Amino acid sequence: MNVISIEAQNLISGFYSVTKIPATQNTKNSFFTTSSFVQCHGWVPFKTHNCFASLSLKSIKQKIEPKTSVEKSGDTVSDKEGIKTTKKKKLAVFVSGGGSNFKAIHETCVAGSVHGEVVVLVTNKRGCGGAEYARNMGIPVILFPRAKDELDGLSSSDLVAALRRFEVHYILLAGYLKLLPVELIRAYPKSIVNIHPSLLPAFGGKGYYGMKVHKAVIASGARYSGATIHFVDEKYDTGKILAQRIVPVLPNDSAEDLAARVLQEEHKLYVEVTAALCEERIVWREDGVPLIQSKQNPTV
Ligand SMILES: Nc1nc2c(c(=O)[nH]1)N[C@@H](CN(C=O)c1ccc(C(=O)N[C@@H](CCC(=O)O)C(=O)O)cc1)CN2
Ligand SMILES: NCC(=O)N[C@@H]1O[C@H](COP(=O)([O-])[O-])[C@@H](O)[C@H]1O
Repeated sequence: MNVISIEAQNLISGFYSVTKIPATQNTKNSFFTTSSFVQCHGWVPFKTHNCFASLSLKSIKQKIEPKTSVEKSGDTVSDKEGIKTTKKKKLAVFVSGGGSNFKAIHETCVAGSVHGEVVVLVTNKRGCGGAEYARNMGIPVILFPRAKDELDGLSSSDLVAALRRFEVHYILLAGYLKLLPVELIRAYPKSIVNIHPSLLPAFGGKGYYGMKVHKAVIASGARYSGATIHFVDEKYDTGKILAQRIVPVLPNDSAEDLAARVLQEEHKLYVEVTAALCEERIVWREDGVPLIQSKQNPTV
């Protein structure tokens, strides 16, 4: 029986290899100029366990929507020798805090190991570390949502319009603490992911964010925790899980100790997932579960 091994290098959830996605490089950076439709008042708007599972080739093929290896015409550019390459995917990152996941993603995009470009940062906290970093990097910052007592910030429809204007392909939530509106979720189907600092579905949902998550994990006596990246739906943390990384919870861990251990894995996980998104290596199983195609071991 032919077997394709499902490899999850340092991940729990499934990588598997079917068809490789050729992909490389590059468009020039484009910077956003102020535009009348984005009124932002002075804002520039405008792992650790290898695990293997095996499914029969037949069952995988039946369950996986065939992935064409032909790039969509609009996604490719040709250099002067006529060599076709794929354009970088345009990314919007949403933060509310320090933005260490955002920085890890941005740095790997700039280094070229992730075939993407962060074209805009969205935050609800104008002074947060992530917004500061973005401004220092010349990345446009958008305030969303508009706070009740403030004039700054965009409405949901203006935000969708702004992201369209930036030609955003994927939205990456990285410590963003507000509920995304259904309007945005419907505008970007299967294109919005979030990172959560526990092994969902445990310790997720309303009220579970930041240190609150780690405190709850320790108080529960759980022996393992970790990071989860999932697709975003209309409720907090209930979208389809795409990838996870696991860490041990040690007997004398403080919430801060655990947070630091999980955060290290988050950075690796988010970079791996963003690379897979940008190389179009996400496929959807028949039952609606998303899988990451392994780059190392494509089917022959
Ligand atoms: N539509 C969605 N929006 C968001 C999701 C999601 O899955 N679907 N994920 C969150 C991120 N998140 C966990 O990963 C999360 C963020 C915030 C909360 C929460 O309880 N927030 C508080 C307000 C906190 C504050 O404003 O300081 C609340 O809503 O009362 C839970 C989970 C991002 N958006
Ligand atoms: N429920 C959402 C949530 O708790 N997200 C968490 O916020 C932190 C942001 O850190 P960062 O700003 O340094 O990337 C990360 O640990 C992320 O998992």
